Amino acid sequence: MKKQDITFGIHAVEAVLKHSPERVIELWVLLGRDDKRLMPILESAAEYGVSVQYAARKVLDDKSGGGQHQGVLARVKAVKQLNDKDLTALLDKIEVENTETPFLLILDGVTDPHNLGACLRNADAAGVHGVIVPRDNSVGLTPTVSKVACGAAEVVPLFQVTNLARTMKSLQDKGVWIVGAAGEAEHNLYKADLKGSLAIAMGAEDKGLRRLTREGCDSLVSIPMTGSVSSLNVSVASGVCLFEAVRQRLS
Ligand SMILES: C[S@@+](CC[C@H](N)C(=O)[O-])C[C@H]1O[C@@H](n2cnc3c(N)ncnc32)[C@H](O)[C@@H]1O
Repeated sequence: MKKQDITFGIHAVEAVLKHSPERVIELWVLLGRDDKRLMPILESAAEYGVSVQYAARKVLDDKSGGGQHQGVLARVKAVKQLNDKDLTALLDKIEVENTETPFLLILDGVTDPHNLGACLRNADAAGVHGVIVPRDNSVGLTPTVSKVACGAAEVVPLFQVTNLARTMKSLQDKGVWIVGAAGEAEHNLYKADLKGSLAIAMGAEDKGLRRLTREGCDSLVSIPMTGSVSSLNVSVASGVCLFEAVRQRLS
């Protein structure tokens, strides 16, 4: 039998119904919940012939593992895990179509699902083509990630690669410039050129960029900070870096 997942939260469920309705097996809705925000979800479910079960809060709490389900939860077919080959195929497609410049986000070992979810949300908003993570020592696409990503997990490809340093090298061979974000870097993010084929690499919550990742970057930049904290949260820092790149690429 194909692997199944749970997706919960209004935006996450709405997104899976919108972008890949064929994945939705069944929907669970909180009994007695009469909310205008659920209407589009129920309408899509009816359109795609998805069965809807109404259940007490305890059932949804249990099914979501205590997550913030907002009264709606879907049992879905698991997405195919994307790997290096899929990343190469994406870059080849961008090259053939020749209408866009590659724009990628690398997360070097982010383990908190809230951070990955928020980074995917940033990535989608910034128009990133894909997010790359090492397969080991990183959080994958969990229900909490999808919930926090607010629908972005359904549309931004997440490439889980076996050897990040090797993947970075193959990106560089394809002309992608890799900029690593590191608080202690001398170069200021706002002075870096982020206009061409680009991957921005962010470090993990505790240790930052690993040595090999850091050494594999073409340049390292810092976001200038004036307060007393030593670093920003990785999702905040990724938002700052991505949107500086967006600003430059639009100007
Ligand atoms: C919580 S920080 C990691 C802090 C860690 N102690 C370290 O040594 O890097 C997570 C990631 O966010 C990014 N980051 C946070 N603050 C930054 C800053 N001021 N400039 C550039 N990147 C930053 C970096 O990529 C960093 O690896």
